[in-house]
Amino acid sequence: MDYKTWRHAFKIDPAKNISDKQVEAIAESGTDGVIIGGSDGVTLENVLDLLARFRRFSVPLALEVSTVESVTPGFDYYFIPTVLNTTDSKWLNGLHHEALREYGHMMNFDELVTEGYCILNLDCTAAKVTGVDRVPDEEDVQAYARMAEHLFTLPIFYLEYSGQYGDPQIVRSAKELLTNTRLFYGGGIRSTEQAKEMAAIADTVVVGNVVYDDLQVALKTVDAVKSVPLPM
Ligand SMILES: CC(C)=CCC/C(C)=C/CC/C(C)=C/CC/C(C)=C/CC/C(C)=C/CC/C(C)=C/CC/C(C)=C/COP(=O)(O)OP(=O)(O)O
Ligand SMILES: O=P(O)(O)OC[C@@H](O)CO
Ligand SMILES: [Mg+2]
Repeated sequence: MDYKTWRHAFKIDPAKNISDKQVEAIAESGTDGVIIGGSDGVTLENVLDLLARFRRFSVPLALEVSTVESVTPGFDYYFIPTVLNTTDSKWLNGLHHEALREYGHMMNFDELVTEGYCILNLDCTAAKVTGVDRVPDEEDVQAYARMAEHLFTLPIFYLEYSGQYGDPQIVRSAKELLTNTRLFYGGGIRSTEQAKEMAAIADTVVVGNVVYDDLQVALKTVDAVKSVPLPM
């Protein structure tokens, strides 16, 4: 299934342990896609391990690239984050430039999908890694949404609250400005009510950490998200 139609996705962290039973439950949950990615501790070895274990199932798989060294063939998509609200150009275009210099000649650009990240939780690993030290306000978020859609024509604008449930009003004000760019929401979903609330606003709802803390709740978010009509 094309990532542009995904309503629900699980994000699975290569740096965390997961059993075969849990992998099966996630892959067979009815989710639209599984994103393999994390902001630290990602290695080729732990990515290959998850790729092999999820590839036994038909669920679409995306590798969200956080280090070039951990990229391997075999995924349906390669999601490439660029952090729009960092002040350190390394995370905006620096690592990307290095990767393209080295491997650009052998990349299949049809498989790459760039995600414009806007990080809103300063306590999450992604914020610490990329030096995001100021929470963007609503007007900042709107500016980044316009940047994603109109300046950079990015396929995905990702509001990243990782570990913290977001502010629906902020998510809504970004969504209202997007037409061609898809809005991914991720962060702190720990109930079907929260999953439904964000599904009514964002195109795609990403569920991560609760998989490790309470798999049964995580699995219930799939139907919760899909029961909500696609936002206009
Ligand atoms: C074989 C084949 C297909 C070849 C393709 C060739 C190739 C090398 C392609 C790569 C192309 C390319 C341009 C790569 C750029 C590489 C790169 C390193 C970009 C930087 C990515 C980036 C900005 C990372 C920063 C952190 C970040 C935003 C990560 C996203 C994931 C995320 C936020 C996870 C959630 O974090 P988590 O760890 O779960 O957080 P908690 O622990 O707090 O929960
Ligand atoms: O882990 P949680 O808080 O669910 O966030 C999901 C995802 O956006 C992380 O990148
Ligand atoms: Mg996580």
